[in-house]
Amino acid sequence: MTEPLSNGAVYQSVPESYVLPEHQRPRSSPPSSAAAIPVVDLGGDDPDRTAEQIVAAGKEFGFFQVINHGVAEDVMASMMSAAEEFFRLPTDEKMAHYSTDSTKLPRFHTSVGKEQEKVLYWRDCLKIGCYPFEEFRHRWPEKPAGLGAALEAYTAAVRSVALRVLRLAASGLGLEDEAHFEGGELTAGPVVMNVNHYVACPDPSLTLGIAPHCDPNVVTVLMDNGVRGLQARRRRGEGEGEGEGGGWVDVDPPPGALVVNFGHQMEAVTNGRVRAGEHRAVTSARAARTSLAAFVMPAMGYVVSPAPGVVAEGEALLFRSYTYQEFVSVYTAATGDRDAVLARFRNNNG
Ligand SMILES: O=C(O)CCC(=O)C(=O)O
Ligand SMILES: [Fe+2]
Repeated sequence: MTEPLSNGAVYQSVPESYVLPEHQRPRSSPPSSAAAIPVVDLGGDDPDRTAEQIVAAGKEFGFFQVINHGVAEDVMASMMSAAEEFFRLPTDEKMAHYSTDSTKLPRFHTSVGKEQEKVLYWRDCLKIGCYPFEEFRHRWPEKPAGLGAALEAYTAAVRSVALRVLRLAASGLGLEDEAHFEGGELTAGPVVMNVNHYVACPDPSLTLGIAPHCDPNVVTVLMDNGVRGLQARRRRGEGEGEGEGGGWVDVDPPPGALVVNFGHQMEAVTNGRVRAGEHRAVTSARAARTSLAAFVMPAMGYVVSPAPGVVAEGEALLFRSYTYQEFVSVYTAATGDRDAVLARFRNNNG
């Protein structure tokens, strides 16, 4: 059992177990200011243009921010206060939900939450099964008091944002069936939410809140409390050398915006036309950061393969087909490392 960081302690220095080896520290690959994460206006009156912007952002980053998304300000604010309040609860009340079983919901853990981690990440996390409400509601933490109501309103709202984005993406990619991503089995799984909390860190150069990863699911909608920490990786351009990933870019959403990123399944069903957004979280010396990542995913038995009409004649398939269950098992074992995960699903096209 690893003690959570949010135990009331004020850290004067970074405990040894959180100090990353030099090559994994954030400064070994600092963010560049050359690029910015696109902002997409979901309230615009030209859906074709919005769809184009979503696909363009999906190609370059797998990430974008949305404004005029229709999620009410008070729904976002109540969700954020309930989340922040959870981490202020006495340690034993949070630890009542503690588990190292990655399939348990809800589940409170710190770092990645595996047993015997060698180096710890600077994060506490409450993972909650949210939707369908009938399935999960009775298991939600009873404290803080407003959590359940906040979760219901917020989850319903961000789920519909995610589905709208998927419909626009299908249209932007020119799919015949614009409902293929959003209407069918690809999004028929539960909505699960990571409520992440990164207490202020005395030396952010030594730690990371979350290691670089792509989310395993289809699409993720994220909100944070305004403290900077999320960084997205640009797709490496032509002639930029070896490897897949380009530079890191700060994701610093304007007030009221939501951050959207595609997960591995979106990369698979579009045969790589859009990219899963690789990201990490750095820590802050200034203040505690809270972020909520809502994951929209397929049902576990869903067989993932390219959407009808996506693949051109003669085009090689990047990935073999697989069930989402298999993907999640591999992903969990590899702790989300993009290359290690994809090595198990890539076709050898020579
Ligand atoms: O805290 C963040 O902004 C990132 C969270 C994240 O990547 C996750 O929960 O998967
Ligand atoms: Fe993530």
